[in-house]
Amino acid sequence: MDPDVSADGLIAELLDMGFDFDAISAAVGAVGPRRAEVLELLLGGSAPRAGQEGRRGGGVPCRPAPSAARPRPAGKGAKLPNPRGRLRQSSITDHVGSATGGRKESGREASTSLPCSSAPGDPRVPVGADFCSKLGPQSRSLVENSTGESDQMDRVSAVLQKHFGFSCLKSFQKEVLDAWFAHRDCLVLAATGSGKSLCFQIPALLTAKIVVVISPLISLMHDQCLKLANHGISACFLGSGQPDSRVEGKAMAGMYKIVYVCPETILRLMEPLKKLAEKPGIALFAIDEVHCVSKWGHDFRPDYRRLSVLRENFSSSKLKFLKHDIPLMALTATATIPVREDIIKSLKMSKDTTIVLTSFFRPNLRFSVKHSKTSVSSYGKDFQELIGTYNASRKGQQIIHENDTDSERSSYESWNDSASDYEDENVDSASHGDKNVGKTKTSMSVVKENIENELDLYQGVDDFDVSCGEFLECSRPESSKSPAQSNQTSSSECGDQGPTIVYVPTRKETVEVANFLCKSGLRAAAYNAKMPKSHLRQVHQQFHCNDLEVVVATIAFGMGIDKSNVRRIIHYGLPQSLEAYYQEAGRAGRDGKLSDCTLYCNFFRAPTLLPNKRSEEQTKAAYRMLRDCFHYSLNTSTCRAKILVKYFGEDFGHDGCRMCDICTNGPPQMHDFKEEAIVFMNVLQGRSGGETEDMIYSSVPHYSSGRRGFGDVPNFRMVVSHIREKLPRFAATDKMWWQGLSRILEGLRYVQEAAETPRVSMQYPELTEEGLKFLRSSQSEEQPLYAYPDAAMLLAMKEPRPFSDFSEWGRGWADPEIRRQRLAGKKAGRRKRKWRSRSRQQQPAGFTTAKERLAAILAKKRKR
Ligand SMILES: Nc1ncnc2c1ncn2[C@@H]1O[C@H](COP(=O)(O)OP(=O)(O)OP(=O)(O)O)[C@@H](O)[C@H]1O
Ligand SMILES: [Mg+2]
Repeated sequence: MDPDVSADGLIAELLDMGFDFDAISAAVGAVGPRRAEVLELLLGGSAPRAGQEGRRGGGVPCRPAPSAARPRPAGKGAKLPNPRGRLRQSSITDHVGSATGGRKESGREASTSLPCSSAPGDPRVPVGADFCSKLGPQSRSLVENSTGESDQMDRVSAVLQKHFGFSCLKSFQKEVLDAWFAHRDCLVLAATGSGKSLCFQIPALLTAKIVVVISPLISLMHDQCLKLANHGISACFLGSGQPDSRVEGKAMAGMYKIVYVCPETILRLMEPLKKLAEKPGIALFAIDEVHCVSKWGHDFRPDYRRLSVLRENFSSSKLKFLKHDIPLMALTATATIPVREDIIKSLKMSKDTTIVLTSFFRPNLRFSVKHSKTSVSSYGKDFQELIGTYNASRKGQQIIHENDTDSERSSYESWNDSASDYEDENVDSASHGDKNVGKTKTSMSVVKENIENELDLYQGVDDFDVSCGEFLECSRPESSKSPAQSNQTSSSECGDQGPTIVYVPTRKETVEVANFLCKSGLRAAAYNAKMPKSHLRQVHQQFHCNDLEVVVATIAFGMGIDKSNVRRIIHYGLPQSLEAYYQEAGRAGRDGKLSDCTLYCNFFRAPTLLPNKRSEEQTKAAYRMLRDCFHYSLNTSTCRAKILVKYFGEDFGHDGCRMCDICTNGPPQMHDFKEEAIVFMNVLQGRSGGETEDMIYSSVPHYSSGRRGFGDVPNFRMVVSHIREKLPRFAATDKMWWQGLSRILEGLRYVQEAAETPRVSMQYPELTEEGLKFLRSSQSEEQPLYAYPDAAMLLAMKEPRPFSDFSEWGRGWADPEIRRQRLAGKKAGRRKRKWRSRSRQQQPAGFTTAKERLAAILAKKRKR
């Protein structure tokens, strides 16, 4: 059990994990400031009972799925683990291990053999190809010395078959290995799940030298080491998460074929690495997830930028015993063209760097976007389909069970007896879930206050603790199985459905959504960087063992996670960039089977950046990325996959993917926006936009109040209010509709944003020269202006919303009587607010902020 901690420290920590304040205070009140017990209560169960600790915690690396706990009977009944045909409903409690971690063992994720024909020999030509030419004449050429080439490839094939069970390399993998054979630096840009890891793992098996891999996350390094051990390759990782201090010494003595290091640690290891480079030698430095190098990427990590030390220190000019510079191999699935340039420059990669660029297109991913408020009130509607999918697959299992043989049934029955403890917990967890869902509304203020703390960064899970960081070859490597056999190990508790990852923006939502799903009968778990490490470890393990149906996570979960059968990635809220979105979505369907990537977002609310420290330049870039992402969600006419790959500089060609919501539903009807466009642009030009010819061209008074009035560049809100006020037929139009029109006009280059740091939606629209030309020509020409309305415009037309306070308030302002009444109302409102705040001061029980409530609980406890 954890040592007791101070109550306020504990409450703050639990708020950070995303739990509801009321639930925390009730739990602390019930069991006192004891971390483990409070957590136990919060996560849905009662305090641990004797004998449960071992089952839950560290000693058991992956809580066996009911079916995994006993041998599976053969035949179709093998799908059904429970004699009553009812799968045990998981609560979040199930995923919390004891604080003392045990040795983490293999999740034994099956390796999947993708057909070699799926190698990206795609006819689509990367737009960024010209970038390669900047890097020197040798770029993209294969090894010139072809004498030893077939020899080398024979050796590669032997190693590939022996250790990984694959019959051939993908074409891009071959190109990368060719570059390595030629001692050349290489930048690898290949889709998620395409098999980049193999590019740096194979060299370790072809020479007696060591491969050093720089990777951003302990969990990712751990995952890869585990797999390598299963393939009969020794590996270890070094960094803050390494629990065994001897591993570093052994690694620097060359005892592991592959050494994973986090970027912070490699800077410290320069001298030992130089010795390693002399004997036994370093075959290459691989920098995985290399987009982290770039400030313009979606996941900048400052320590990655310092990796230029690798080129500076491990060149043949610096180390005389080297015949060639030690090659750098940089790999990523999500780098736009500017990011690629930044990577080459920042890492000081050679002028002759080979760029291996494959198609980013993932043909088995089905993208779609849905409008949702993404709040507690919409969970029921939005997750109905997901819940139905898993419940339906269980019903199927139940039917199979009813036909089971007696012998199968008896083994299930005995399992059920031993599982009765779990069922008790479920009752608790379900009722707890209920409570939480009901209470969420009251705690929204806490969410907002803690938004800064809610932000999960990749760095946040860097201390993902593991009990062992050394991975020696397994006596029976995975390779002894054929890929097909390996696949069978992933036959799952999730039925045929495969697991789902739901990404939410805040830690609090991980708990809320997971609670909701558990309550609805799914085996779901929350995952965010602030949760106990034992819990994170267990979620990882259960996810890999197919023991969980849904993981509800922040971005902290999953970079580079290679699990073949993830069937659905749901983004519940807009990601911060399309790079992040594509990388997260890319965790689906790595087995090549059809998988869904659904994004739920609120079309009516323009997203803002999550708080983070950024320079002004980075803020601009971050807004640009967020804007691209928002526009992706609002798109109604272009294939989603096309937008995504184009974002990474790839020309998709004319056809769409034929699978996404746009390709299947088709675009909406085009609309002639000429009239509205003229009205909008006339107002920008300082004209009234009135109903008659006369009014249209009469000048309007220039607003001079505020920094940006009509005298300068108009504020978007003012433009819309002005149109509504002057033109009765537009009186009911929504601001989001006009924002949609401004996006169309911006696309045509008729208007542009005047603000220095453009936000997601247009704030200060101004006319361009093109726009002026259009306005002038529109008087004489009959040319229509056809365009597709975007998703926000369609929604605004379908669900007209009442005026916002602002426009309501602004209308009729010119009338002195209306003005007098409104000002009086405003004064009354001010008086009311003053009274409320005074009464709050007088009544300490009416706490509104988390801080106030926390202070009150502590004061009450102290009194006791
Ligand atoms: N030549 C091959 N033939 C068949 N399968 C392969 C081959 N190379 C790799 N794979 C499989 O592809 C899967 C994905 O590999 P990997 O994890 O290296 O992807 P990745 O490109 O690094 O993805 P991410 O960008 O998400 O990290 C693995 O399960 C691996 O076994
Ligand atoms: Mg990878």
